[in-house]
Amino acid sequence: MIKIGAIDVREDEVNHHDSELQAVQPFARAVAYSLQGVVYAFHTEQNVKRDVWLFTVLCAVELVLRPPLRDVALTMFVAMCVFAAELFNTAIELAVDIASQWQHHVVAGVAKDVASGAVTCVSLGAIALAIWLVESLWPWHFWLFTGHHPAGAGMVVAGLIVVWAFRCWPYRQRTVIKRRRKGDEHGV
Ligand SMILES: Nc1ncnc2c1ncn2[C@@H]1O[C@H](COP(=O)(O)OP(=O)(O)OP(=O)(O)O)[C@@H](O)[C@H]1O
Repeated sequence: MIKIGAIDVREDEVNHHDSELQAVQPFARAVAYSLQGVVYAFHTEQNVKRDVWLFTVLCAVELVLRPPLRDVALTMFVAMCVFAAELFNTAIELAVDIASQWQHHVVAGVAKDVASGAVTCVSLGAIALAIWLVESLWPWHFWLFTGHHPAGAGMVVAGLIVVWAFRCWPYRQRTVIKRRRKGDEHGV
């Protein structure tokens, strides 16, 4: 390991970090980089790991109650907005850590609080939508092992596969990023 700021980087990765993707076509390379970012967050962020389980519960409820495709698409969109907000929050936290050099700074703290406030706002919207969905399906019928609303069920299963693929994708930990934590007044 060598140290770059507060980031430990495996020595053999420093020179070869990007080489394996250089030969790939630019669009595919951009997609690969963005997927690397998603996999990083899904493996390192506790909040994202928790959201994966909440998403799984939502999918289970939808597979049992079988809302129509339109309602499933709406909930999938909002669920993806929550994941996107978490990813933005993670990116902002990392950028703030670099900008503040892992030192305590009042502006760094406010920036992180605002970023996590954005996640809270989207999450509140998602909770409102989930309540509306469950309420709109009353009286509940249990359609789990039936062909009721097959398109909606297919979309739920596709969403589950995508999210768990991000979560289970083999993660090569090239960098060990020591994150500053609340109450750590002296940096790392
Ligand atoms: N450099 C800093 N200077 C001052 N306060 C900071 C700094 N870094 C973090 N904080 C405070 O600690 C809180 C948590 O920051 P941290 O980077 O640990 O995020 P986290 O624990 O992953 O939180 P989140 O739930 O938002 O992802 C921030 O919201 C902020 O109030």
